[in-house]
Amino acid sequence: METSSKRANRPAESPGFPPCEAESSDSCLGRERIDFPVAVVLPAGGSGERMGLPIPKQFCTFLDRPLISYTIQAFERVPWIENIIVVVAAEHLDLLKSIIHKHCHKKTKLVAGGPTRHRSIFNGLQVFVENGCDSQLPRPEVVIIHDAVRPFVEEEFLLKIATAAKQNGAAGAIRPLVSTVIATTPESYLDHSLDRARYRASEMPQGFLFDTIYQAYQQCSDYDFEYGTECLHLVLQYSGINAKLIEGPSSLWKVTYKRDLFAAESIIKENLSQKACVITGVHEEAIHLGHCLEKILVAGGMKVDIISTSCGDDGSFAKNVSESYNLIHITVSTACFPEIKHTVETVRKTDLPVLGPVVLIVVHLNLSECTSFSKRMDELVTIRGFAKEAKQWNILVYGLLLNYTKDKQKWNEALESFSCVAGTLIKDRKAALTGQLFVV
Ligand SMILES: Nc1ccn([C@@H]2O[C@H](COP(=O)(O)OP(=O)(O)OP(=O)(O)O)[C@@H](O)[C@H]2O)c(=O)n1
Ligand SMILES: O=P(O)(O)OC[C@@H](O)[C@@H](O)[C@@H](O)CO
Repeated sequence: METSSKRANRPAESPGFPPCEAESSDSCLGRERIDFPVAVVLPAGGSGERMGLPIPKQFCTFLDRPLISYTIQAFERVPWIENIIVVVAAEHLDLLKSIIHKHCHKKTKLVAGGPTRHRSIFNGLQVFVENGCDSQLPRPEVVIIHDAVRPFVEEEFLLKIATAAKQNGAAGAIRPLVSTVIATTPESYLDHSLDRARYRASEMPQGFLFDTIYQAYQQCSDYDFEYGTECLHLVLQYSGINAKLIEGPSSLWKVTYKRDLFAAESIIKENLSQKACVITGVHEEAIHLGHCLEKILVAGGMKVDIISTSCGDDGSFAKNVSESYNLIHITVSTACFPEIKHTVETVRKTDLPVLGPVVLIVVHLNLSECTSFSKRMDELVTIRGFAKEAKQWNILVYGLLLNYTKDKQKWNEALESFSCVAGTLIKDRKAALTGQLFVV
């Protein structure tokens, strides 16, 4: 099934990884160096037995998004990858179609998998071979094969694998072994141990000249199909190609056990929390607060953009908003909702909420000593209804009341507490706390 994104311009940023600095339509890493067609096959037809959950691990969700969607997004954001073949069990084809639709994935084609990983991969490759049907995809020169349960893959490493596959016929990712490999006797005694320095763990992605891997699969034995786990072995055995091995980053690991789900979720949250955009409006005190907040957040490791207006010049405002999953909108008037609504509408026009929940912290800087607390609370608690509406667009809105004081020490303490609350809301992205008003 062909799908296309509802929105043409997907932001470069991905929850899997922040954009590489130079990433844009014409200066991407690979544009200058990949001048041959590349496609991807994502085997996702397994049942995830070792995960021990009722649903296959590739459909487990983080922040309301399935694991497989993060992997697809990691590839679709790479401009020199033309087609992404996702191979799932026949009974999950409809589920995957709904995921692709909900998250506006593009460049994808779905194929039914097989009873083993190798059979699933071969089914994926056959999509490119003449079968006379009108939805024939052009045969790539290089095909990347990547387990769908390895969501953290970056363009830079994909470029290395694709280039090495083009030059050598095959290339694969490797990582140092964490544990020593030993051979056991039939009675489960130690037979011998391998010299760990001489061995590596074979990971994904792997890349191949399409004809090389396809011909290997055409020749491989039923035993290989049933019990094999290594595509690099197939091309060595059946095509005589020695794959080039490239050490990859530790983020290439495969989600296999339940602990891997927790690790993947915390990495996704961390990647979403790296950058914030502070919107101050034009009031002097709000601008000053914005710069104080910027200092504290930057000291805590975040990148921070500050923009002074949320209305008026929509061009730069929209650009800054579309580059961050975390917005801190500072207001000094309780009648600030037209501004806040404008911020939410601007976020909605981007693809960010499709890829991950966007956090919007509405900060009310209370400068007046005289307004009664109850009046202020009435005005501010209206955030609850507003947040409920925004949540349906995957925008998590929180309220934060900050009372200004001339007492320097108390003000600094309030600022520290404010940035701690804002940092926690950004890091945890708890949907259950949306619409709440935090008083600092
Ligand atoms: N018949 C199969 C079996 C596995 N895979 C895919 O191959 C990748 C790596 O396999 P693995 O981690 O073993 O996944 P499962 O087979 O689902 O896990 P388990 O062995 O725990 O059942 C996964 O993306 C998995 O969905 C596949 O496409 N078709
Ligand atoms: O063996 P499993 O089916 O768990 O996963 C497949 C892995 O073996 C494979 O991804 C790498 O070893 C590289 O071939």
